[in-house]
Amino acid sequence: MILAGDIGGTKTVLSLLSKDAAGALVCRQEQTFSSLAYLEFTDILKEFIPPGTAISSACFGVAGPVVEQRCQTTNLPWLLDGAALKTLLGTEHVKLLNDLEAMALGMLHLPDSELLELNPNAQAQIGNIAVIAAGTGLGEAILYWDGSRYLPMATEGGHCDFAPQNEQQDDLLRYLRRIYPLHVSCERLISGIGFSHLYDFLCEHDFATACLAVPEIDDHEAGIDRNAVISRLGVSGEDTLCAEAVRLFVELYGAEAGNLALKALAIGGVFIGGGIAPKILPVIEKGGFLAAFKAKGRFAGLLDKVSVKVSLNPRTPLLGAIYYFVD
Ligand SMILES: Nc1ncnc2c1ncn2[C@@H]1O[C@H](COP(=O)(O)OP(=O)(O)OP(=O)(O)O)[C@@H](O)[C@H]1O
Repeated sequence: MILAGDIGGTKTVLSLLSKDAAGALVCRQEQTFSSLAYLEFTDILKEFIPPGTAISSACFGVAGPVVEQRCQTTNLPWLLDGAALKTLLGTEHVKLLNDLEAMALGMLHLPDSELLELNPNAQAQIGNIAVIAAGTGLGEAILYWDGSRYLPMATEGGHCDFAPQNEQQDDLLRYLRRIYPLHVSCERLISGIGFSHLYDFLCEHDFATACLAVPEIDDHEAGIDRNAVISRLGVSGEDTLCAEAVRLFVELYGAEAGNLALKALAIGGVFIGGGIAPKILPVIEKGGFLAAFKAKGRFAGLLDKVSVKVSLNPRTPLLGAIYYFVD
């Protein structure tokens, strides 16, 4: 059996697969766990794997920096240790990947029907690929083209400095410095919490039009997610302040995707992953994302030809983990 996992701050998905007589991979068992309900990752493994199952290889994409096959997860108290997992699972073939590294590998397995091209001027070019994903946090990775194949590279690029591009964003940076005096990273804006920060920033300048339907805070017990409320009211256009927050979110997301594309020289394309993009697709498709992506002065011409595709498959990181030992 092949074991694969996508380990996130909110949820963990595990999958057990084996090959059928024709050699095709078949999923035998798959389950989603609430990460926060477990003290340790190994508790989930023990619950998920049926007794007596022989594991031939295991690969996990995990939300946090993987250093020498160990990972202290960013938003959980879990420490994952590759050597300890080898002992527990009874196989030498265990690999910990950063979740965006796994997502990057998974992108290479998506059919065209699960990818939405945003750039009408995109040209097929061979070269590095950039992967960016806003969800609970902001993940960034690179697929390096070595001349014959793609090699995934994890980064912690989402934690780099936020750089404003116009006067409204200058004001936004000043606003965020009051909340995060030490460091304003891109992740504070381009992730779920970004919707709340953008909405609150706009309210401070235009309090008169604050939306009564936006709750003051999250209420997990009642299932109220403030970021999601702002985003939904903005995408539907029911509220003008929420709509401006979503427009601004999309502009910032596009600008950071362009930054990553330049840093990686990603002429092979940019993939947009994560749970947020599919939820705000109507606003992304209006063109603000692409305009901000390309607005890089003398390098606008280079980015004009770069393919920018949104992944519509939420299992993309799991696919990367599944195929790690198969490819
Ligand atoms: N409709 C929505 N629009 C925008 N953001 C939303 C919406 N619904 C939820 N969110 C926000 O998206 C974030 C979760 O994103 P996503 O579903 O991609 O999780 P994730 O990062 O993959 O989770 P994990 O950390 O478990 O892997 C939360 O911050 C949440 O507030």
